[in-house]
Amino acid sequence: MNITAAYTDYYQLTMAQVYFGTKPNGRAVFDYYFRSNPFNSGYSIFAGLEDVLNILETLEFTASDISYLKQHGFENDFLEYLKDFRFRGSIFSSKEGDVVFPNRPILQVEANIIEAQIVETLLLNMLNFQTLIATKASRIRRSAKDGILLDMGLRRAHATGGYYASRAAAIGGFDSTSNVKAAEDYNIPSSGTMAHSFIQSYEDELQAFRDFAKMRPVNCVLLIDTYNTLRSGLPNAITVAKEMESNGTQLMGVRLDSGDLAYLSKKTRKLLDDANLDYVKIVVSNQLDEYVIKSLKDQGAPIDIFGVGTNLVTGKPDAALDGVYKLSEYNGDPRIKLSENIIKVSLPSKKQVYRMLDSTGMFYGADAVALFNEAEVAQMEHPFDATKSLNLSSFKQEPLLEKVMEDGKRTTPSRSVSEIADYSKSRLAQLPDEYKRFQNPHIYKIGLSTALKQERDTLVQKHKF
Ligand SMILES: Nc1ncnc2c1ncn2[C@@H]1O[C@H](COP(=O)(O)OP(=O)(O)OP(=O)(O)O)[C@@H](O)[C@H]1O
Ligand SMILES: O=P(O)(O)OC[C@H]1O[C@H](OP(=O)(O)OP(=O)(O)O)[C@H](O)[C@@H]1O
Ligand SMILES: O=C(O)c1cccnc1
Repeated sequence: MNITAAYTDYYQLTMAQVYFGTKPNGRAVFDYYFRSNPFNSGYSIFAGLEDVLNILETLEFTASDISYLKQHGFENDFLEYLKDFRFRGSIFSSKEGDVVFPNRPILQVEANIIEAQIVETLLLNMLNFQTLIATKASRIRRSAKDGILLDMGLRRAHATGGYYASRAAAIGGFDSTSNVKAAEDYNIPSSGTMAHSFIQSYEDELQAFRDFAKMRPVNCVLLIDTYNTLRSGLPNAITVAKEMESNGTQLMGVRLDSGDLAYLSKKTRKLLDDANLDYVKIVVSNQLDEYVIKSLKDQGAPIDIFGVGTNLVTGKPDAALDGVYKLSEYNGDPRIKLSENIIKVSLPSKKQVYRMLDSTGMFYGADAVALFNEAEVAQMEHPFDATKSLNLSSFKQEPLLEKVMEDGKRTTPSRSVSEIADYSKSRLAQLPDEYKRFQNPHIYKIGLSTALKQERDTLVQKHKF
């Protein structure tokens, strides 16, 4: 996708023009974090970082962007600056694919304030969406256990968001995608079955199956619900599977796309097995999500492959992740944003986040946010309740934010989607099950170092009316 520096909100540019005229050399630190996990989940999966870094390395305003801005009141000296605009800042980030939690920095940008401000919208757009979808995918993966998951969502996605949704789905645990462009660009396995239109275009369902099996015998999956699943689709598929055997090929599967998927999959499995076709897999689709898949599993439905579209790529029922980007330091001084709602008061200064690991290497269930130069955190304070604190001396502390960009250039090697997906899986394995359950998951603790809490409280007093 061709993203230019104009992929931003108008107000970023009006602010940028004023910074340019008044304090062109200001240095800013911004924090990216979100306020609540989507889907009432006990965790989220951080995704979108590779795209952000790749785009930032080459981000520019095109001649056409400049000409548009010229027509919209931006002054010549500022436009001259924008012609040479590059992002030359540093980024400290959690690893893409990590298990992350609300109200702690996931990524920090340290840059000239004009640059940091202009890239805000791009960062939020990419990270909020991919984190939302990777989290949804991870929940679907949990329900499906070792079932194969196919992303079928592109047609129902919010336009080109479907491209990034397929990438995020793979990070969250999907095995393949129907989305050819995303598969090509991100090296994700692609796969697919057939549509009802293919069968409808024939007078006869059996002939449709025969032609398909003859010309596309590899990974052939026949859709069996166009007319009547048990009376027509399945018997015709069994006939073709037998014909394939005599030709030295094998039918890979049949797909159910309507009706009671538990009942139909059990009947289908029995009839396939009775015909000595125990290798033929059962694929199901039709408005699946983590709850329907869990219910099908609980009913003992013998389903091998789940095709998921709408509910995955739109992040249903949560339209967006509420990730924000807040200024925490300006020219080396801590900055805060106050709010009537104490949870929304931002955390000042450049920071590091430490994850507590127990002696077995599992996550204990607490991340401590500290000032950047604190090497470890001796005690974690509850952010709002002065009576609560936790002694951290018995834990191994893992710093979560690493430098991934300096002077606008990546400082760590790029990672493939499959590497990120493997990493995500290993991190989820370190998260105890209580945080992963769907109902009332355990709440992961986020605390502050004593020094950070003091700094925040001092600034709160300073700006209080
Ligand atoms: N045994 C089952 N247990 C739980 N949920 C199921 C079961 N079978 C199907 N579902 C889900 O119930 C919903 C059924 O939707 P709906 O009634 O619109 O399907 P349908 O009428 O069979 O299909 P269509 O309208 O496409 O012909 C879907 O989300 C489907 O995945
Ligand atoms: O239900 P979702 O989770 O969104 O999954 C994708 C759906 O998209 C397709 O239907 P569609 O009617 O678009 O095409 P078809 O004629 O190939 O069934 C497919 O058959 C699934 O039912
Ligand atoms: O391959 C499939 O079966 C498929 C792909 C996209 C949407 N619906 C189904």
